[in-house]
Amino acid sequence: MRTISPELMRAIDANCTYFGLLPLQLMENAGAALAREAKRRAPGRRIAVVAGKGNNGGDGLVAARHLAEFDVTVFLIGRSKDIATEEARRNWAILERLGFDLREVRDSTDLEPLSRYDLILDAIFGTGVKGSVRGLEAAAIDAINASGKPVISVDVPSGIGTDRSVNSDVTVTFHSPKEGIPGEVVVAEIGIPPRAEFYAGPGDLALVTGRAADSHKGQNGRVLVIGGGPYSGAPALSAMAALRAGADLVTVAAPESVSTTIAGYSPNLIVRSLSDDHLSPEDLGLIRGLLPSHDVVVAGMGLGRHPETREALAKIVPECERVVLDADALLPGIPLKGIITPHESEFRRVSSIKLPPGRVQRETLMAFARDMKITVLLKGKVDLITDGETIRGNDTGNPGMTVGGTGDVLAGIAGAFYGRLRQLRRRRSGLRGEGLLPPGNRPHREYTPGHDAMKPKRPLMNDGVEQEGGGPVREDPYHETSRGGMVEITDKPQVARWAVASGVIRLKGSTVESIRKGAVKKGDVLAVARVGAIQAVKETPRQIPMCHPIPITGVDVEFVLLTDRIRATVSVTSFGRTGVEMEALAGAAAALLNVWDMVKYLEKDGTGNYPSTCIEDIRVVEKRKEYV
Ligand SMILES: NC(=O)C1=CN([C@@H]2O[C@H](COP(=O)(O)OP(=O)(O)OC[C@H]3O[C@@H](n4cnc5c(N)ncnc54)[C@H](OP(=O)(O)O)[C@@H]3O)[C@@H](O)[C@H]2O)[C@@H](O)CC1
Ligand SMILES: [K+]
Repeated sequence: MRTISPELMRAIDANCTYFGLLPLQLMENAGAALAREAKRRAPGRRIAVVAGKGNNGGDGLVAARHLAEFDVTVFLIGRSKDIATEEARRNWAILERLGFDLREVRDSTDLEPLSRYDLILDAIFGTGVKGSVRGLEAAAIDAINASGKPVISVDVPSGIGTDRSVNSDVTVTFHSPKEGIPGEVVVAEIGIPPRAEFYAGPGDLALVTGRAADSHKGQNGRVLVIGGGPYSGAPALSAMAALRAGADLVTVAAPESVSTTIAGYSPNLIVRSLSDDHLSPEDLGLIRGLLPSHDVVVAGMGLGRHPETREALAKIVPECERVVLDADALLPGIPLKGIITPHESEFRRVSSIKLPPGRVQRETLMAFARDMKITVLLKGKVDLITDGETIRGNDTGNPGMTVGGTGDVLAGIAGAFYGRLRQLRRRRSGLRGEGLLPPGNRPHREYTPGHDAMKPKRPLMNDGVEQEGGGPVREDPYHETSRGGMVEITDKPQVARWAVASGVIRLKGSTVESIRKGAVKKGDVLAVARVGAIQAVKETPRQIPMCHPIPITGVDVEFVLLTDRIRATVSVTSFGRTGVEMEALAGAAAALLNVWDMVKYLEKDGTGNYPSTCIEDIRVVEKRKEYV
């Protein structure tokens, strides 16, 4: 399952605010979803909500309100006057007015009653936890773990990633699964619009612009701009943009003819003169000397297309640890690396791919980035940014941005942000996935016959009737039930669904060339493969017995031809009760099998075998429930 980091989640949250969606609205949805899950699983009438003073606690307070038919007690860790957020304060005040049983925990003895409840909702903290857990919060975690009662954690088990965390039975996490949550995870939608996640917004900007108070010179990135020759404005704009975007040091390596002009833009720029009126292999010594003292190189702006410039770039680029390639660095013969910032025709120049319109464009771009192991920032009316795994858009441009120089500015900004990543990563590493499970943490409890905490239950205990023998019945009406192996989906809502799958067939370079030229004996390889894929999508339930027959409303098949392989990407749309990823996978596999079938005679060796042909990397690229 794809997970999301806490900081990215906060960025999405901030993007929601940008669209006018209030945190209070999201909190209401979160608390309601949590309460639904608690009702499904409630092993008895008494529910304790252990709430911290942040928004995670706020989610718990909303849930308490939605669980009014139970005996709910809220244990607030600390004093209500110290509740940290407006949203959580408001929900506390509502519960007060409604006469809920609210208790302020002042010392650890106030937590002793926890073992008397049938279910504990752990809302001490979520993604906002920092450092090692201190004070009453630590005592609350210990008390929950010692209670022996079933625990549902809100968003994440409180304290995860620190030295002390709640051992929960189930975590109801919001929007996307967070990194490193052990055990059962239920993902609840809370109304975050796909736009807030797809389009870069203020939350994303905050991720790359924060400066540590204790950072010193150079820690916020050192950028080397290699540009200029026929033009001086382009590298100067990139360099100035890198400074404005927060880089600590910006050096420009430019031909002598323009270096004085560039230096005149700002006293903050360090300018080094190249040997001639253009970048050439003679400058390699100078550039190599500058590389170790810079975090990132931004190259290409105004360099011109002198063959010697290309030759020099072809040698420099592989030696750069991080590089942003723009404009004249995007030419055949210069390797692609790091981040490239082409517009559509530059993209075609370096990839030989004419980007198709619509959604398939995104898939093609992602496949290219993945295959080349680079990040592509495609400039356009809506900029698209992908590293092959994720794709994001930026629609904040306007027609005024078609003037010269905006691309140079963008390359400089990209360089500044790229150069700062290492420091940002270090600062955030305490929260990141790998570290989320502290050593020595008690392992997650499994459902075992002897442990009755959160085992599957029979229907809700809303009526307060004790279950036979005081224990739960091993049956869960809320689990998807299976009949003959096929999942019952009758009660699932009908929504628009979309899935994209892709895969690669590795071929000889000469075979790809024959396909490209339309010179394969059996006929048009890609046309046949496309029809084969469409047919396979429609026939999926016949091939995969447990798949439901569902109405397919659209199939798109796209091929990207690289020198020694072809990537097929299949997008499938439907309107129904279950997803279409198996259909997309079947389509991608069929497309590749058809390619293989069409070119067998070109791929076989003298013994009739296929020593190098290989189908690989078939996977679901993306799956959504609703269109953006
Ligand atoms: N993202 C979304 O879209 C949505 C997010 N939502 C929810 O918000 C949650 C994030 O909320 P959040 O940012 O307020 O942080 P949260 O986890 O409550 O923790 C802050 C509190 O913990 C305290 N504290 C921190 N470290 C501590 C320590 N080591 N030891 C002791 N105390 C410590 C800290 O105290 P302070 O450091 O300020 O003194 C503060 O009181 C998220 O997980 C989700 O549940 C939903 O409402 C809906 C939409
Ligand atoms: K929690």
